[in-house]
Amino acid sequence: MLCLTDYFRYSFEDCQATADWLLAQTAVRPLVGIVCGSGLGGLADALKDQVAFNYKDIPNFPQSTVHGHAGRLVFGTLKGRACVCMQGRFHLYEGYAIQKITMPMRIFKLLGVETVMLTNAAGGLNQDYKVGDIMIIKDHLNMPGFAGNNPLAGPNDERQVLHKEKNSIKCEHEEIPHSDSRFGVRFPCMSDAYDRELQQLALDVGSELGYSDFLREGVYCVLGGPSFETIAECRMLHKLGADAVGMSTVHEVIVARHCGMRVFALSLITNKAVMDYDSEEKANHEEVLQTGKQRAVQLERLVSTLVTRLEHNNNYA
Ligand SMILES: O=P(O)(O)O[C@@H]1C[C@H](O)[C@@H](CO)O1
Ligand code: HPA
Repeated sequence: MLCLTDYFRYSFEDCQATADWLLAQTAVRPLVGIVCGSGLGGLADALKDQVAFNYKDIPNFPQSTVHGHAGRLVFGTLKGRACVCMQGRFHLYEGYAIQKITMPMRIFKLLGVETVMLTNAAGGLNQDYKVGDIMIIKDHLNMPGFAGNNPLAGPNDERQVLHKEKNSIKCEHEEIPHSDSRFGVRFPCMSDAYDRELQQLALDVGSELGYSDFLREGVYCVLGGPSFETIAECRMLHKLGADAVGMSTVHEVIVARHCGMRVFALSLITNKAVMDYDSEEKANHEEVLQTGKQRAVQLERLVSTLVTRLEHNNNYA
């Protein structure tokens, strides 16, 4: 019997067709996949030798509908390292099914990406945070997930993929190929969702670049949006342990981890979440985009330096 999520999901073959189409159009073979958050699309412009596709021209791809999300998939190199960059992402509040907004992560995987770097704009709940701070995400609270809206809900494609060269188990007389389900296991672990080595590397790189004063580590909480939070909601999320609140990223992280990619994620604190009934402040998208512009250079430098370090470290290559 078909369930509702079947109608929104992309099969392995759908994803493979999209990845094959892209691979046929470009010689770039990216090991790093980057997702640009609201107003942070400038990161994609930093790529050299670009081959770019509008989402509307890519078979099966959803379309960006939000101001500040250009809707282009850009292949190129960042300091010599082959990357693919989503200049614009998809959100639940655009009306897309959760399986649809996360489909690009599976395309990344099929393109050969091993490390995913995600950025987003977020409201600061932690009272020590300032607008313009960059938070390295160390963990998340998945609010839509608590209500059952998880991108992995629905049938898991259990057909086996045999990896003949990679991860094969060596026996005395023969080599047994390691097998995996198509994208990943039914019940993936999320306690190690955000790669700890990459978090440390980002702290080190941030310190070298002189960014320590505005570099933070914290917990990101995703909500469905598009309405911003009430004061009571912000207070509750803060009490629950969230340092920043936003409307994206977590679903992508879950799908990226499900298919075995390493994940690193950053939030730019674009506004302070309103926690006080006496406050005159009101969250708004224009402020989010404006803060993105103001911190664009540092964010770009942090990500591109990190990407370079991946290349130089055999653990990550
Ligand atoms: O794509 P991200 O998470 O960066 O976008 C945030 C959340 C909303 O889409 C928007 C609100 O201003 O920015
Ligand atoms: O305050 C916020 N709340 C939710 N999402 C956001 N994205 C940027 N700022 C915010």
